[in-house]
Amino acid sequence: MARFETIDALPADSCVLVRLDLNSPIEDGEPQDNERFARHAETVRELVAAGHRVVCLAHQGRPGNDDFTTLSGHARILAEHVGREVAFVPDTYGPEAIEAIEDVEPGEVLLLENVRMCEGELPEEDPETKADTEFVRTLAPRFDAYVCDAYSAAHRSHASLVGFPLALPAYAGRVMETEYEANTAIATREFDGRVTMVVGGTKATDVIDVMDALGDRVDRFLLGGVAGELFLRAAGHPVGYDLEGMDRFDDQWERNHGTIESLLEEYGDRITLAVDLAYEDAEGDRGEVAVESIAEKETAYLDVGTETVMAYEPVIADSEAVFLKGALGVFEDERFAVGTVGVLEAMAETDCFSVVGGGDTARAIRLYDLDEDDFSHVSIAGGAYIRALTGEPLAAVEALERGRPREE
Ligand SMILES: Nc1ncnc2c1ncn2[C@@H]1O[C@H](COP(=O)(O)OP(=O)(O)O)[C@@H](O)[C@H]1O
Ligand SMILES: O=C(OP(=O)(O)O)[C@H](O)COP(=O)(O)O
Repeated sequence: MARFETIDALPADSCVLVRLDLNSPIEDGEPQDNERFARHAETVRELVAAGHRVVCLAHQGRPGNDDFTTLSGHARILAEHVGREVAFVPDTYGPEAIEAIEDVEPGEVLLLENVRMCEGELPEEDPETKADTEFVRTLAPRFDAYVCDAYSAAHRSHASLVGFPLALPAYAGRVMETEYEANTAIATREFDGRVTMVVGGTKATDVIDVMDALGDRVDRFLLGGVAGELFLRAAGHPVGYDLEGMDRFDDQWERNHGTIESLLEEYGDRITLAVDLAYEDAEGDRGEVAVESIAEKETAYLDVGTETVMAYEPVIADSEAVFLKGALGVFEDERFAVGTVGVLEAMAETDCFSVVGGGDTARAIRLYDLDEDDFSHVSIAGGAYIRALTGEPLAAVEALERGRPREE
């Protein structure tokens, strides 16, 4: 159990500073609606219903990147999810922001400007340094309490995540609370039966980190995605072909093949690789090929094949706990969603403890009309999910524990 306090303990009629993670894909300059808004809206709604004054802080992108932009569009989307007005002020701790904060009435919501536009938020530093920034010293006295709901950014030691908990009584919001409980389970909980990890996605290092940290606690790793193809290559199969203009495989192979080969050797009896793969044939349809019959590296494979899904299903059905990290194929294209959807359906059908996470993977659940309630937990976190799975501490969670309000 976490050693932080939750919003259940928030004193009545508080003026609260709430850190959300609304970091979203940006298209044509506009944030795209996604699960993060829906989840955080639940925390905001609850705070509003309790009559608190709610001021939200969040980030978008990083300075220098294309997706670094204002949060005015985020306020509109958040308002739709909360079901009430969310005011926006294009300032974080200057006079305009302070005035807007002072105007917030009980039950009202205000979103401040992208916190990464404000000096002091970046870079990552220790909590004491962050608590001593002008940003935190200016804003904290305006509030009664700080609520951290930004689990998916909790691995960052930034001022809005680790500074405020030292300056104000700190509480976890509902997203923080539920993500923490579910994602920490594999690192801390003992399961009676088989623990299975389905690992895919695009980043070999995520898979390597998970295997390094959990190799002894996981009974079976089922592989797919780009990472799975890199393991197939280590097993001697000529797969992992980069389409022109793409650099998904060769670069990662160069940097990681030594580690992948030794993981395969060390945990080989626990690792199950795809037996067939899918590709786009000359007519633009889905074609499938047995891995054993691939003789040359000349085709880009975009999904695991049907035989592979059939081999993975009974392993999942027979597990006590299943954790999914990353997609098994390019599920955004329906032709190559068979692996990801097949595994998700197998997880949904069992009564086991099931957690889905990793960047974009949660999106597949909505895209293919699966029911989120059929899973124990669907994480909206990427990097923080991986760190939690591997037992690495999260800076913002540690800060929440330190900032827990004490009995007088
Ligand atoms: N064989 C593949 N080739 C190219 N992309 C793939 C392949 N398999 C999975 N992907 C991509 O991986 C992405 C899923 O990654 P995600 O679940 O966010 O994990 P990660 O954080 O590792 O990228 C999807 O967008 C999907 O299109
Ligand atoms: O989207 C996020 O992380 P994720 O891409 O690992 O899910 C968080 O908002 C952290 O953002 P950052 O990786 O720019 O610090």
